[in-house]
Amino acid sequence: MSTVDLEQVSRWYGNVVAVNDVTMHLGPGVTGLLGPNGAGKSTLINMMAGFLAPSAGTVTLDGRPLYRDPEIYREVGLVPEREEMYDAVSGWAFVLANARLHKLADPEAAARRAIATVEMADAQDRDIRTYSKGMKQRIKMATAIVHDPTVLLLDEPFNGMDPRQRMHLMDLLHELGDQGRTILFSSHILEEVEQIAGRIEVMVAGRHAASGDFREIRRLMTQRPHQYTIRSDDDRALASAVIAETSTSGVELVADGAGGTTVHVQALDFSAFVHALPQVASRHGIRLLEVRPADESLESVFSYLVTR
Ligand SMILES: Nc1ncnc2c1ncn2[C@@H]1O[C@H](COP(=O)(O)OP(=O)(O)OP(=O)(O)O)[C@@H](O)[C@H]1O
Repeated sequence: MSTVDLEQVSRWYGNVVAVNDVTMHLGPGVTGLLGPNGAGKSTLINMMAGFLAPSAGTVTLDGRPLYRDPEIYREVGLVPEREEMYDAVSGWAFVLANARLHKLADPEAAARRAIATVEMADAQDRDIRTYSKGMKQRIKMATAIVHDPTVLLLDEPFNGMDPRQRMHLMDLLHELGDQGRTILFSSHILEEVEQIAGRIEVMVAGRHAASGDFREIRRLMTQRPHQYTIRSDDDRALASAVIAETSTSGVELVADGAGGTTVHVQALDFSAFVHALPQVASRHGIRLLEVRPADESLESVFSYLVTR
C-alpha cells in the first residue's frame, strides 16, 4: 500500500502558475481529481508520476521524492491524456516493449496478464492504428499496469469512451482500488467522478479548492449562492419586494440596454428563494415574465468553491 503526498506544491511555466501551493494526500482506493480545463490537473499528475519537477514544495511516494527516480517508476503507472501512440505496431508489441523497459523477469507473462485485464486479447495482434479510441485507451491502460504498480494515475481516461467502455473501465478501476492500489483519475465531469471515486479532490485555477467525500462536494456545489435574472411587469416594485426576503442576499435593478430593466438577484438559499418568488410576486400584484438562472457555467460553479 502506498501513499502519495504533496506538500505545498507549486509549478509554474514562465509567468503561468499552473499549480499553486497544493497540499494533498492520496491513499489506497480510487480518488477522483475534478476540475475544469486548465485547472492544473495534468500538471499535478505529471508531477506525481515523477516526470515533472515541482517549482516549489515536495511530491513524495511513501516519503521518497518522486522526481526522476527510476526505482520509484516501478511503483507508478501513468495513463497520459495524449492521444498519440506508436501506430504501426500491434497492441501486444507495444505492451511487451513497455514490460521489457521495466526489465521485468518475465515480460511476456506480464504483457499477457495486463492485456487480459483490459480485455484486449482478441485484438492484441492488430496494429494500433486500426484501434478505436476506447481500444487505444485500453492498451495505454495495459502499458500502465504491466509492471503491477501500487500507484496508478490516469489523466482524463474517460474522454472519447462510449458508455460500455466507460462501464468497463469503471469496474476495472474499482477492482484495482479494492486490491489496495492508490488510484487517481482526473475528469472535468462531476457525475463521472462521483460514480467511481469515494473521495474527490477539486482543483480550480491551479488551487486545491475542496477535498472530501463526493456527497460533501456535491452539497457545496448545489447549495452555493445562485444568481437569477428576472423580468416582470414592474421590476422596481419586484426588486424592493424581493430584497425583504431572507433567502436573498443582494438585489440589483439593471438597465437591459433596450430601454427596459431586469432584476438581478443573488439567492443564498436557492430552494427557499424559488419557493418564495411566485408568492412575493402575487402578493404585490406583479406579473413575472421571465426567471432565468445566470452564471451556471461549470467554471463559475467551481470558482465558488475557491472563493467561498
Ligand atoms: N508546458 C507548458 N507550458 C506553458 N504553460 C503550460 C504548460 N503546460 C500547462 N500549462 C498551463 O498551465 C495551466 C494548467 O494546465 P494543465 O494542463 O495542467 O490543466 P488541466 O487541468 O489538466 O487542463 P486540461 O484538462 O485542459 O488538460 C494552463 O493554464 C496551461 O495553459
